[in-house]
Amino acid sequence: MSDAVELDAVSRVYGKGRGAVAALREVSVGLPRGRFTAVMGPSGSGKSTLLHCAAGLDRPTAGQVRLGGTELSGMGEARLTELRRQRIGFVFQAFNLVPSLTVEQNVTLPLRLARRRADRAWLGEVLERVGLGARASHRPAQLSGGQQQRVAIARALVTRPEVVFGDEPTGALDTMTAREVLRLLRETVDQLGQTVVMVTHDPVAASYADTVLYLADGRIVDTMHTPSAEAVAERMTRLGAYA
Ligand SMILES: Nc1ncnc2c1ncn2[C@@H]1O[C@H](COP(=O)(O)OP(=O)(O)OP(=O)(O)O)[C@@H](O)[C@H]1O
Repeated sequence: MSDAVELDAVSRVYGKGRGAVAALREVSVGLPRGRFTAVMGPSGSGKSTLLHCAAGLDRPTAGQVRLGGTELSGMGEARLTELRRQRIGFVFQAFNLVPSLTVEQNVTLPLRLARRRADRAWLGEVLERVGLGARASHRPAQLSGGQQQRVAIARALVTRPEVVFGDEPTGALDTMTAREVLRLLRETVDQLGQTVVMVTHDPVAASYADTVLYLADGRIVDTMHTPSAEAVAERMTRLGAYA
C-alpha cells in the first residue's frame, strides 16, 4: 500500500545550546493512504511536533517529509501555505470556526482562500455527510460543540485533501459527542477513502484507528494494528503515560 505521507529520519530540535529540546529524534514512518492512523504517547513525547512536521506546519531540523511524493523540506513559506491549502485538511481541538460566517461559509472558506470554485454537489454531500445539511445558514454560536466540530470536519473535507490531520479533535467534547465525531472520521476513511491522521490522549479515540503509533521521548517505540481501547490503555500504562 502506498503512503500519503512519508517521514524520513525527521528530527526537530527546539532551542539551541544547553537548553535545546529534541522533540523528535530521527523518526522514519509512512502514513498509509486511505487509512486512519492515531498517534499516542505520554505528554511531551512529540505527538504534536510529529503532526506539525507531517502537515507542513513546522519544519524539521533534519530529515525529509514527503506528501504524495512532494518533498516539503526546502519549500518556501508561500509554497508551503499553498500546499497546505490545496492538499491538507485540519481539525483542531478548538473548532476554529469564524463566528460571523454561516456554516456553509465556514465550510467553503478553504476554497475561497485557495481561489477555487465550490463544487456544489460535493459541498452538499459533505454537509449531508456531517449531518448539517439543514443547518447550512446557521452560525457557529447556534450549534452545539459536536455540531461545530462536524462543521470543522466538513471544512477539512471540502477541498478533497490528500490527508486530514486532527490534533485532539475530540479533546473538547463530551464522551457521547466525541464518539459521533470519531464515527464520522471513521466513515470518511471507510466510505470516501480519506486518509486521516489524529493525535489523541484517549485510548477509546485511538481504537477507531486502523493503526496506532506510540511515541516516547521523540521516537516511535511501537505500532499497533486494529487496536482495542483496552490494548491501547494497557500499552500507554506501560509507557508510563498515566504514572
Ligand atoms: N515551541 C517550542 N519551544 C520549545 N520546546 C517545545 C516547543 N514545542 C514543543 N516543545 C517541547 O518539545 C517536546 C515535545 O512537545 P510536543 O508538544 O510535540 O509533545 P506532545 O506529545 O504533543 O505533548 P502533549 O501530549 O502534552 O500535547 C516537549 O518537551 C515540549 O516541551
